[in-house]
Amino acid sequence: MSDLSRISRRLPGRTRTTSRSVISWKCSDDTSSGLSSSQFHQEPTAEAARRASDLIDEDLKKEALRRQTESRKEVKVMLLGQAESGKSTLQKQFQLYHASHALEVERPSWRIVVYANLIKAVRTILEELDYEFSLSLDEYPWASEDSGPTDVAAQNEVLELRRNLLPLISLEGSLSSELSEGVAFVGQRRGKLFPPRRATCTRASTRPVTELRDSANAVIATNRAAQVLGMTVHVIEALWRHRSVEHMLLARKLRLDESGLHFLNQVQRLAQPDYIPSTDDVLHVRLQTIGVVEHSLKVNTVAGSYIWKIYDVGGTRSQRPAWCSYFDDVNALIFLAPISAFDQYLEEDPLTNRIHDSLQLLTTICSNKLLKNAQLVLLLNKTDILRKKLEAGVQIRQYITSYGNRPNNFSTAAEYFRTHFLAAHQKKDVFQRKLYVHFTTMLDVQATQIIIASVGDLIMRKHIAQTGLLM
Ligand SMILES: Nc1nc2c(ncn2[C@@H]2O[C@H](COP(=O)(O)OP(=O)(O)OP(=O)(O)O)[C@@H](O)[C@H]2O)c(=O)[nH]1
Ligand SMILES: [Mg+2]
Repeated sequence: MSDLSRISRRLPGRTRTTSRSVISWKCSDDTSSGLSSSQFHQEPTAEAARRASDLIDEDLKKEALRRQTESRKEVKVMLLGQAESGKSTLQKQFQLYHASHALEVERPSWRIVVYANLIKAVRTILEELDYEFSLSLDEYPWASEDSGPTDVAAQNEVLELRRNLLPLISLEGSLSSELSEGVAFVGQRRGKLFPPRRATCTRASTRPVTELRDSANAVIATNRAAQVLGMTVHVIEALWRHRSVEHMLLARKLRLDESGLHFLNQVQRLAQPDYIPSTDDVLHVRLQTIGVVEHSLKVNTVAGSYIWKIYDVGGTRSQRPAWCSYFDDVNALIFLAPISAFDQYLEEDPLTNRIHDSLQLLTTICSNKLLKNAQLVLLLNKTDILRKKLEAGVQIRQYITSYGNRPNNFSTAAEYFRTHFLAAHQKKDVFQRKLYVHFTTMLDVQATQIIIASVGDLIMRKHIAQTGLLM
């Protein structure tokens, strides 16, 4: 509703045009007898109308001032980047830094996501083993070794493990369905869930967040999963330690995501009847964001209290067109690029290398005119995984030929990626903005909190410089 319409509802029939229409009515009535009876009643009416008009003007001024103060108190920050780049994990780190009590309160409700991530990892292992055992000997690269199609004992052992794990695997559907209300998208608990929109740049209406993880059905599904997990934990451990799985992990034929690896390694703890996810667990969970989710945080600074609106977006290609509806009044944009992903391809486009996609995305964002006033921060994320991959001997040049004969070590690789991302920014940033760059491991709380403080300080300083200190 516009300001005018709101005020006109408070003072029925007295909009800004009221006084003018009364005056013209007086003039026309006056023509008949010089002093008409209507003139007698007219003057108080005209006076009242003038006062009403003044009141309206005053209201409008107050409203404009209120809005101005409000917008000075509000800082809008968007987290952008491809899927799985770590945006939601960064949002949790912001929450941990500025509102740790809120994270504390929601901790138990993350159980359902932890169980869903664990079960998905178990199912993935079984599917990959199935595929491995189904290969003919010609296709099998390590035919002389144990644990492949030739290892009948291993196959029988896995068959037995699978049979015992069926009750657990069968729960995955109900957990996912509770997390997504039976449809293909999931929102976060805090803040608002904006349903995915078509590729337009107009603002759509919002709907309140669905407290999916706390619903009665979600609690039932969670408790059931906890019960079955308690009964099958030893089977999961036997599968996770099985020689066939070890072989596949070593040969990089089995790739589990971060959450899967973390929860499989901690399965005994997860299976305790009184299990509550730790902060580390909450940071490790993988829950895809769909649409744009707004989170509000109160940030206290020496210059006063500010409300930070953090927009966490879904990063898959099909969701990116919806981002631009939020661009026009954004104060800062934090772009996350997972530099460990040099050997990975987009799930939605298996021909596009993920580093290449991140570079293209940054270029597109830098050249967007709607963002010309936004500060840019680039987080080169997942450095821990990059380090592990390089230590395991994965060669960057195999996936990015331009890497050439540079040493395949962390410092060279990190600098190589930094240079390329800086070049992508410089090439397209017609607004000549400074790009602040940090290397991050979003699961490292201590290191990330330092970066959050420094980035926060930077954003606040620019915001205050633009809007002035709060009175
Ligand atoms: N090892 C490691 N894992 C990370 C790091 N940052 C994020 N992750 C994990 O990567 C997974 C994906 O992170 P998210 O924060 O959900 O990714 P996102 O960018 O929000 O993804 P979408 O919502 O699909 O766009 C989660 O399991 C995180 O725990 C990191 O620096 N190191
Ligand atoms: Mg996300």
